[in-house]
Amino acid sequence: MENNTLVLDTMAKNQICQLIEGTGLDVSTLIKQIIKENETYRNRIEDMSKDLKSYKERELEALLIGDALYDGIYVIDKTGIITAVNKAFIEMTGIVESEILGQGLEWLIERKLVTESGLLVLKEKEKASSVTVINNQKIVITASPIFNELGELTQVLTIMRDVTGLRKLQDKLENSEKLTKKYVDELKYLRKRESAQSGLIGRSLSMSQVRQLIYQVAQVEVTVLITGETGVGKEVVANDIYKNSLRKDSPYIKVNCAAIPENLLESELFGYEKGAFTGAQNKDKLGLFEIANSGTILLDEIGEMPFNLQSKILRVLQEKEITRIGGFKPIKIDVRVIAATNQNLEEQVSKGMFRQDLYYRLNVVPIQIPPLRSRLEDIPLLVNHFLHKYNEKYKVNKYINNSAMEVLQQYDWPGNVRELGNIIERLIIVINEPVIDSDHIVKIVDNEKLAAVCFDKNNLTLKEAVSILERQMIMNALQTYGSTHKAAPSLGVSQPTVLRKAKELGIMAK
Ligand SMILES: Nc1ncnc2c1ncn2[C@@H]1O[C@H](COP(=O)(O)OP(=O)(O)OP(=O)(O)O)[C@@H](O)[C@H]1O
Repeated sequence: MENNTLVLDTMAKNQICQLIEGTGLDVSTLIKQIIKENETYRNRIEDMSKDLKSYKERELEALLIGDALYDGIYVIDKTGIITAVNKAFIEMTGIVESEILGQGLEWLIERKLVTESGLLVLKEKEKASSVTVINNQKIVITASPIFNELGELTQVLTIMRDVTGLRKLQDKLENSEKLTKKYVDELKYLRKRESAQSGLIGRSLSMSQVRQLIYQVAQVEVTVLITGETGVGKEVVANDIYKNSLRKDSPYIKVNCAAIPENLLESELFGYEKGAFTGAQNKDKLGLFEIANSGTILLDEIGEMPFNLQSKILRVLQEKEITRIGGFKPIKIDVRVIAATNQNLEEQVSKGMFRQDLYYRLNVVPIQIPPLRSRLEDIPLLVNHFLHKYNEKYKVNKYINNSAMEVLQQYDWPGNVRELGNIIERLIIVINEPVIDSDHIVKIVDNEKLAAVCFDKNNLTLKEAVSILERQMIMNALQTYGSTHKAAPSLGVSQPTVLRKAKELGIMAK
């Protein structure tokens, strides 16, 4: 049917003639009636399909514009009129919903609240994205066309995502990645530089033997016990073993067992499970053995290890495993142990203060470093090494004459190489002449002259005089008693005080 004209074929015409025969109606009335009914029927179908379509659209809007979403969403119809917005959109733009619905999209574009993506989609019928800034927030806008079943564009759905937080996170991540890379590079550089040079200076026979031993033990995964008086260079030897070992690119953790309070030492070494004891943090803590895993650990001042922890160290050496405080699960550990002490461990064993089994386990390869007074031929080399170091540090250019060198070789060096280093540093700071001679040395190192020097106010401040005296007393006590724990009562102060002062005064390593 076109233009209200019904076109009938011959068969239809014959059927109609048969139907109206005997009804008394004329053909034209009947046809008009059929056309009318047909039109009513068609209108009803159109209404129904409109209902169906708008129901579908509403359902779509309801689905997509969930107010629970964090993304802002708005919908325009095919003429560009805004038909729906969600809560996040209102929060993002700050506009009242009633004000916005029914407006054309241009209304929002003029207020710079959206980009032209929506209009572009109406025109191109393809998805479009853009980025804008609304109220200082960076927003990514994505507009998508929605088509009906006939392929006609009916709406445009636009999603606005605030990426400011995301951007900030990304910036943070990029910065911390850059920082990590910088640290890794620095670490590599430092390791390379360190490994390039041996720290051990000395060409005496005894030091040549020590050096040879270092290279031999470095290559094999054996436990090493380094012994010798304070300041002889035990840590330098341990460093050289590490630098020349197969583990030179793995962690190297140094623990000064005397410097960590007894009640903290266990958790520092073995870590703990969260809530293991009052005061434990609310998360697991890795112990130094776990941190050193796959690498090397230096247990310096092992003679100060409390007796109850000695069995746990033995377990690391024998079973190669640890258990965190408060934990039940043993953790496998692959760590090379180097131990160092200035105590006579054999004597400690005989006194029942050090476990014999641990002593044997540690003492697989002993390296004994002789005191400086027994290798005086090393002194000139060491003096030149320290002169170079401190001249550079203090940006001066001083040197030592022969008579000064002779005096240095006559002194008995109770504090060994550390003391020698400290004295050269002091000479460089205190002596205001380019050449350091024997008088200068005597003034600083001679015990008998110490009191006189202390009272000579033109030369030293009270503070300097006190520290010289403190230094001498602490050094004597350490030499006599062997450990800070034992030296403390003889000096009438606590062990932590002896340790702190010994470090401040350069008697012990910091
Ligand atoms: N042979 C050496 N060559 C160069 N420097 C040395 C040598 N021996 C010791 N030193 C220096 O002397 C100082 C003390 O050395 P180190 O800390 O290794 O001694 P230590 O025996 O471990 O002392 P402590 O028992 O007090 O821990 C450090 O500054 C170290 O660099």
